[in-house]
Amino acid sequence: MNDAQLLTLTPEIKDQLRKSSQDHKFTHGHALILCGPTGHTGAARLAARGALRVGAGLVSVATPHEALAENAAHLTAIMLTEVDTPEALTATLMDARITALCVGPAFGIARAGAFLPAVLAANRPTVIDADALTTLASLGFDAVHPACVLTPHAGEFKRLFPDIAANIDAAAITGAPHSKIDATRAAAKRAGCTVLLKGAETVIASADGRAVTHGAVGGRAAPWLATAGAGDVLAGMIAGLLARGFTPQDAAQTGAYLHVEAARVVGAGLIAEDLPDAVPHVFRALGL
Ligand SMILES: NC(=O)C1=CN([C@@H]2O[C@H](COP(=O)(O)OP(=O)(O)OC[C@H]3O[C@@H](n4cnc5c(N)ncnc54)[C@H](OP(=O)(O)O)[C@@H]3O)[C@@H](O)[C@H]2O)[C@@H](O)CC1
Ligand SMILES: Nc1ncnc2c1ncn2[C@@H]1O[C@H](COP(=O)(O)OP(=O)(O)O)[C@@H](O)[C@H]1O
Repeated sequence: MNDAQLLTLTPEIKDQLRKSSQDHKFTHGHALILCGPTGHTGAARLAARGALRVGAGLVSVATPHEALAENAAHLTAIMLTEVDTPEALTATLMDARITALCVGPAFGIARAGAFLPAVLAANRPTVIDADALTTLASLGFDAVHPACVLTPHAGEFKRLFPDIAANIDAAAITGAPHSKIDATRAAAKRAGCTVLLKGAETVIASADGRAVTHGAVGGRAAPWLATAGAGDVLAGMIAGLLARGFTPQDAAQTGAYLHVEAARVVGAGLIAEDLPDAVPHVFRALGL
């Protein structure tokens, strides 16, 4: 079943991206980005900058004590909060003004195993990416809730949904009708939440069967996105949009669209750090 819509930004989504002069920062939510240990903190900062640039009112990096100084040396507008244990995370999340989470970028697989139950128990809109996806592959989907967005690349998708991924490979050989869209839909249904399968063709599907496909090809090609950390920025952008109150499907779709547009603004020579800083140019071009 390949009746997925092609992704465009609707006038309603553009309106939702705007900020009004009546707003204050808490109107646009607070995204909390979980950070890994010393020496592995860059990915969380990339995500945090993505979240702030798409308009989250506040963004904090939740860092282990050992990485406080490392993070502080790099961050200014983005805030820091010390979180060493899952219990400390649960205590931090007593603040209901934290409206979205992002877990996974360079977080560490063992660390993700320890923290994921507390993350999911918070029942907050949450992007689950990178190492947290690898952990989810062994943890299973029981605790995953509908406000989650899973953002696997093809390798992570294979780890999470090996049987569904095998169907795509089989289709390539036998010509059976099982596309990337079918696969993402099946994955979203199984996980019970929104799934965004990354790539030059990105597919976003929800558990209710909605699916949208976004081709960064032809006139919208963005091959320089094939660079380390580009996915971490996307995870942060989606978390920022979730923090602002976008639904999981809309946050994933809008994040994917803005991510490719930001890459197209920068063009050849793009590195992941450039993506968040290109977002204001994209917003200007969109007339926001
Ligand atoms: N600046 C930073 O701090 C950065 C930190 N990072 C952090 O590093 C951690 C590891 O994340 P990761 O994604 O690099 O590695 P991993 O989870 O082992 O999977 C890779 C394997 O999967 C496969 N594969 C298949 N299709 C694929 C595809 N489309 N895209 C990619 N891979 C694909 C492929 O296997 P192959 O197909 O070659 O057999 C490949 O060997 C994670 O925490 C992440 O956040 C990075 O984000 C970089 C910037
Ligand atoms: N050739 C390409 N054309 C368009 N987008 C791409 C291409 N290669 C990668 N991307 C995008 O770049 C991002 C890479 O994410 P990921 O593989 O998770 O990298 P990382 O883990 O290094 O951040 C994804 O959003 C993916 O859709």
